[in-house]
Amino acid sequence: MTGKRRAGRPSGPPAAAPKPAPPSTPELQHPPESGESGASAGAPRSRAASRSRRRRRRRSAVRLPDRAIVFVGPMAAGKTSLGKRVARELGVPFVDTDAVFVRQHGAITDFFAAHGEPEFRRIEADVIAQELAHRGGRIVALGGGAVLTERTRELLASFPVVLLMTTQEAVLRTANLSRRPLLRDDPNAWGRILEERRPLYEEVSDVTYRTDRATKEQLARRVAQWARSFGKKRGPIPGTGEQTPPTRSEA
Ligand SMILES: Nc1ncnc2c1ncn2[C@@H]1O[C@H](COP(=O)(O)OP(=O)(O)OP(=O)(O)O)[C@@H](O)[C@H]1O
Ligand SMILES: O=C(O)C1=C[C@@H](O)[C@@H](O)[C@H](O)C1
Ligand SMILES: [Mg+2]
Repeated sequence: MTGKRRAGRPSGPPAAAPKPAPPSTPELQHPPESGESGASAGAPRSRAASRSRRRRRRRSAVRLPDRAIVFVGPMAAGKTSLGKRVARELGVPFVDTDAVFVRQHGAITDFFAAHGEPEFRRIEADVIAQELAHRGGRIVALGGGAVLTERTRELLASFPVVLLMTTQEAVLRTANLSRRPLLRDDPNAWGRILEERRPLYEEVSDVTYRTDRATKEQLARRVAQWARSFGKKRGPIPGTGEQTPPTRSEA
C-alpha cells in the first residue's frame, strides 16, 4: 500500500498507512448481523432485541469518513469486485458509476458508438458528481477513464481515494476477455492506456493497493482498515450546498 496524493511517486510494496489524522467524523455503525440472538429472558422480545442491537452497535462502532470512499484505477484492476467486498466489510452501500450510467443511458459501448467519447465523459462526470454529493459513508467505484475529466479530478480532492493497481499480465490472466474486446484484440492496449493515465491516477489518489499481490479477502480487510483510520477529508461535501469552512487538521 502506498499513499501519495499529488506526490506522483510510483506505487511500491506495502508501506505504512498515509498520514492518519485524528478521527473527526461522525460514527457509522455496522448494521446488526442477522441471525444473532440477544434477547434476555423475561424481557419482551422486541425491547430486548433492540437493547441487544444497541449493545452490538456500540461494540462494533467504527469511525469512517462522513463521505464516499472512492475507488479508481485501470480497466479490470478490481474496482467493482473489491469495492463490493469493502462495502460489505464496512456495512455501507456500494455504488458503481458505470452501472449507474448504464441504467440511465444504456450500454456504454453503444453510447460511445452513437454519441462519442466526449459526450460520454460529460455525462459520466455528472453521474459521479451526483453520486458523490450524498452525505454518509459509502464506496463509490468509478469507471477506468473517469480521471481524464478535470472536473472529476477537482471534485476528488475532497474525498478519500483508493487507487487499485495491477499488471497487464494479471489482467490478461484473470479478466473475462469476452467482456473486454479491446483487450482480446489488442492485449498491449491495457499497458499503453495505463501509462497515459498513470499521472492522473496518482494525482487524485491517497493510497494504492496492488490487486495482483493478494486475495480479494485479504485486500478487502486491508482497505476497510485503512478507511476506518482515514479522517483526513474534512469540510463540506461538494454538491451539498453547505457553507461551513473546512476544519483544519491539527498537525
Ligand atoms: N485481488 C483481487 N482484487 C480484485 N479483483 C481481482 C483480484 N484478483 C482477481 N480479480 C479479478 O479481476 C477481475 C476484474 O475485476 P473487476 O471487474 O472488479 O475490475 P474493474 O476494475 O471493476 O473493471 P472495469 O474497469 O472493467 O470496471 C475480476 O474477474 C476479479 O475477480
Ligand atoms: O477505461 C475507460 O476509458 C473506460 C472504462 C470503463 O470503466 C467504462 O467507464 C468505459 O468503458 C470507459
Ligand atoms: Mg468495474
